[in-house]
Amino acid sequence: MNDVSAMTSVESPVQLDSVHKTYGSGDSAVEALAGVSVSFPAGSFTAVMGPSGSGKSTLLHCAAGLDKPTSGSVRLAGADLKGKSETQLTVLRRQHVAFVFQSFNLMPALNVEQNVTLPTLLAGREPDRAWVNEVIARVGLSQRVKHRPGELSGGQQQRVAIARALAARPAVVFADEPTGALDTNTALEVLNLMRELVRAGQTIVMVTHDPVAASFADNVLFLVDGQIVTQLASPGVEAVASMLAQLGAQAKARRQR
Ligand SMILES: Nc1ncnc2c1ncn2[C@@H]1O[C@H](COP(=O)(O)OP(=O)(O)OP(=O)(O)O)[C@@H](O)[C@H]1O
Repeated sequence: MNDVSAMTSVESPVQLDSVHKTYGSGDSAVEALAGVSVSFPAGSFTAVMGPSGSGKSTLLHCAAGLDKPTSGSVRLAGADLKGKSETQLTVLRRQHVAFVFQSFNLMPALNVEQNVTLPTLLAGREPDRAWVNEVIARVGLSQRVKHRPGELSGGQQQRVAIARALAARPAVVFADEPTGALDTNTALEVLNLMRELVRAGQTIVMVTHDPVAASFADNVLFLVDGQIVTQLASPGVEAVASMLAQLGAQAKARRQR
């Protein structure tokens, strides 16, 4: 049995089974997730799309152990999150999860190297300097280690955020609109970098509204009203855009009924 769960954690660092999440109660209750079952295989790049309010952020937060499902189960790196205390969840997140946000969330007074090592130091561990140099090299910033965020372009700042995410060797990187604040060319650069990292074995789950960004993923999940209504494997930009349009039209028709 132990072997099976160990294997599962390697093959699929994040698994959600029948996850429901309801915010509030009574008349004001909102069902943000209405029975989501999905696993994100190791070394895969998944995009999560859907209309505003469809539950994308809630899915990310539940999958990362930042928010607790109302029912259903989440396994992160083989560990069932059910019944875990806040302290235990924090430890699991530190070990296995990293985030990249639209706003890069870097510390302006710290240089690239210091930003990348900060989470490890805050977790009370000594950074692995060779690995830190390696991730900074992977994001193409070896010549900029002593620069502060204010001295870097938007794309370079997002690459620092990605290096910071990789520094702790996370089982999974959750990215919430990572290219939302970037111009088209810089966004493509960052997406190509993410693709390269996946090729090297990293698991990435990315929320995006952008069909171009989603087209870099191996699999695109479409959420509507808290449920995964369809998926597309390795889709082109046109296929993603047309699925979004179709789901938007269906939602509009439902509202008009
Ligand atoms: N903390 C909260 N308290 C109450 N309701 C919430 C909370 N967080 C989210 N919701 C509601 O849950 C539903 C899903 O929200 P969520 O933020 O997950 O959607 P989303 O698809 O990420 O939206 P967007 O694309 O606009 O960011 C929405 O109706 C939202 O208003």
